[in-house]
Amino acid sequence: MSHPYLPAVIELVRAAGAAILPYWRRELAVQTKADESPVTAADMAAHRLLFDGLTALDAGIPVLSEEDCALPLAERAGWTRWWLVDPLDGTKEFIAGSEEFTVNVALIERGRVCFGVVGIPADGRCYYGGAALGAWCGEVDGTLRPLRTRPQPVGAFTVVASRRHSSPAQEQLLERLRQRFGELALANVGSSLKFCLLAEGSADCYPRLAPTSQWDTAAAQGVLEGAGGEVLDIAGAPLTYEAREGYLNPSFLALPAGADWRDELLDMAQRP
Ligand SMILES: Nc1ncnc2c1ncn2[C@@H]1O[C@H](COP(=O)(O)O)[C@@H](OP(=O)(O)O)[C@H]1O
Ligand SMILES: [Mg+2]
Repeated sequence: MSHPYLPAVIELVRAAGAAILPYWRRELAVQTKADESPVTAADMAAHRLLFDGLTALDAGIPVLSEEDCALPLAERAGWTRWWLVDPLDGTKEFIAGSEEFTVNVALIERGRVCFGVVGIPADGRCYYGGAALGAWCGEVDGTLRPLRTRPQPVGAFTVVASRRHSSPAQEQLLERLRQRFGELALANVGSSLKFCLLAEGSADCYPRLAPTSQWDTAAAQGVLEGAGGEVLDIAGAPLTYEAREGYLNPSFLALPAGADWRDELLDMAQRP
């Protein structure tokens, strides 16, 4: 199954990646935004390309991008269908010259991710998917690899986590996971790539008990849901994308749907 807009969005995400690459590993001016996070000309180039391309694709679907998010709640509250865009996720990794940065576009319908596309400019791959669609990785040679989460750990229980952002609650959860599963394989990876590793069955869990915004997670959530995974808040409810004041997500746990350790994980995350 596909979605009529999916092929065009994949092309736009690839084009945004191509617009970013000339800035990568070059001398780059870095501005600091009001929330203290960095932004560069690469973020803005990708933002403009995606904004223009998505608007041209369907002028009736509004675009919310990390780089153009000063839209009043009263206006957003009326949206039932909208694009949620992070033109360059992992900006700190990008500035540091790492390969771990992504281009993210999700189509949101009534608070749920319809589909998401996550491009990896540094190596040319593109992950995409949605709960009702399935999920694939478009490889550099043009082949399509279907994605599937793994319901059980293979060897050590593998946790993916940010390189730069954690919290005492996050560290405590990792300790509880060690007590339950033994020594963990811990993969620190920047950006929404963490969800992609889970979607392709290379990891078991992505716990995020530290802040993210809606644009950091939506596209990759689509990929993960298409691959048989889920993203839950720590009360066990699916992470949703209704309009709200500000754009912060609650803490969340990304995991394979139906994992038999799901309730134990929720209990570990809820316990003080
Ligand atoms: N205090 C905070 N509040 C909101 N979002 C935060 C944050 N600290 C980090 N993030 C988000 O975490 C993202 C990086 O994720 P990770 O740490 O997993 O690599 C950043 O994305 P950008 O690079 O798009 O700004 C940023 O949006
Ligand atoms: Mg981001």
